[in-house]
Amino acid sequence: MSAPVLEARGLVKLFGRVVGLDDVSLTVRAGEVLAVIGDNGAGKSTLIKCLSGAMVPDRGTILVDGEQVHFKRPQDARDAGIETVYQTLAVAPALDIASNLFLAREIRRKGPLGSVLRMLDTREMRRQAEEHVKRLGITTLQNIGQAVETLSGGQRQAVAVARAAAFGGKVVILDEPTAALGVRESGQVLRLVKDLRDQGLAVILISHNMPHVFEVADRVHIQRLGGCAGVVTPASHSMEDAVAIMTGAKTLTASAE
Ligand SMILES: Nc1ncnc2c1ncn2[C@@H]1O[C@H](COP(=O)(O)OP(=O)(O)OP(=O)(O)O)[C@@H](O)[C@H]1O
Repeated sequence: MSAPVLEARGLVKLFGRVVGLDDVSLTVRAGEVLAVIGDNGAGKSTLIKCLSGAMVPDRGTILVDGEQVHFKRPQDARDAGIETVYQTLAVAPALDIASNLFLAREIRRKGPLGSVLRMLDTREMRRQAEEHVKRLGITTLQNIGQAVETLSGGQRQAVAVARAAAFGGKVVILDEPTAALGVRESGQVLRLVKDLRDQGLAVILISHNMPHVFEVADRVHIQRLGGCAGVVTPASHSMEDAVAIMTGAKTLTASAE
């Protein structure tokens, strides 16, 4: 088995007297989908905020490729190759797909007469965006020049995911990517999650949707009351087992860590 690309050891996060995370450890490898499930308030958001640099844990360590890191802000995690797609997709509606993929990373060329004002190289960005979308196998984005506000929910999700996977990312964290989508669009997003995995990315998928989790996850990390109640695989446990562990109706003896 390959070494984890991202690892958390003993993360603790307290909010006054409320325990957000209680000694939580997690590993995810390249070419693997790790789902994180748990009831409301179980600590899923707190966990991904710590992994994505949006929150600093009170205790515990985070390692990327075996090296300890200290994320103080989201950019630190991005610089380490960890991209997070939140439910509130950070897309610019008025811009087209290509511009969204290159948001804050625009390609510029020299202006006329060697002017210091460097112009956006729209043609090059569109070319690269098209190539990238094709490489990821996203068939739902046909016209790279289409404004994002005219896209469906599933297509927008695909743009946000493509952006996360675009710039040398090693780990993509997806927060409830199918929550607002219909059956067909959810299917397309789940297909994309599998494609990212098959291309060697490590994917962390936070979801309340058990059928979606069991369709794509290689392992399932179960959060309960701030702690980790265990890690199962779809091969070793049924959806009903996972829910029973999540709610405390059942306890797990051997973890698929
Ligand atoms: N900023 C905060 N201030 C105080 N308490 C917080 C804060 N953020 C989270 N908590 C608490 O920490 C615990 C874990 O919350 P968290 O949002 O991580 O859970 P979750 O599993 O993501 O829940 P949900 O599925 O409802 O989004 C909860 O008890 C929550 O009330």
